[in-house]
Amino acid sequence: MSKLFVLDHPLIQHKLTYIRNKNTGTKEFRALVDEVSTLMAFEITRDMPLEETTIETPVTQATTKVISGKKIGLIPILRAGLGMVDGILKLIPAAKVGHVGLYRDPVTFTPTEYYIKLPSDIEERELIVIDPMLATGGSANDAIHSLKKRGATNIKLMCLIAAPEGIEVLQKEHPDVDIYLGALDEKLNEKGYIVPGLGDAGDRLFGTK
Ligand SMILES: O=P(O)(O)OC[C@H]1O[C@H](OP(=O)(O)OP(=O)(O)O)[C@H](O)[C@@H]1O
Ligand SMILES: O=c1cc[nH]c(=O)[nH]1
Ligand SMILES: [Mg+2]
Repeated sequence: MSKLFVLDHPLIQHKLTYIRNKNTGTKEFRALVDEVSTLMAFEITRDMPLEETTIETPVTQATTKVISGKKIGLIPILRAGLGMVDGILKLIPAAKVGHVGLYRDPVTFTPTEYYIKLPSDIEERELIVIDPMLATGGSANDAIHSLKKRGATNIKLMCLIAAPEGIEVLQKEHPDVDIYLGALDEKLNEKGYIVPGLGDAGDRLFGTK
């Protein structure tokens, strides 16, 4: 069974409240998603391996630590996942970025893949799939199947908000993929929106409504 982490750092929770608020406009929404993504990246990288190195400080020689060459790949699910990329790259600037384009049918909630472009060496990378919303789980499930089909073996999923329905699908289909959330909400409504959620993440990020 995969592990589920709800990142309950006060700054993440505080900023999520403003992200959820329907009166928060596009400019502020985008900035807040960016900030929360940076904070979540800080938490998600806690288990990165370190190795020792020897350097000269102005005072003496010292043996200190550096991250031991782990290769990261960020995989935003288009469109809304794009809003989280820059915030994560602030902390992991050398990460490569692959894109999976999926849209969800508004009636059946079935996802359709319309684009995929990945770094050539995904099998060697730790991949972080990013999407603000995990609702029915259909989109993240398909994206992760697509990555595995192309050789990915080491995958984490990072979402701002999830519904229990989506978590259940992901844990059943991908027990090897740990999930990192800003919040685990109550349920889905009849339109497949997360309750209380934040509405349509893509529309709010890009001002398309
Ligand atoms: O868990 P699910 O039920 O699959 O729903 C979640 C998906 O829905 C949204 O994308 P949407 O289809 O609205 O596309 P967009 O990002 O282009 O707006 C969201 O960004 C997720 O990708
Ligand atoms: O609540 C939801 C569910 C799916 N996609 C969104 O953008 N929001
Ligand atoms: Mg959308």
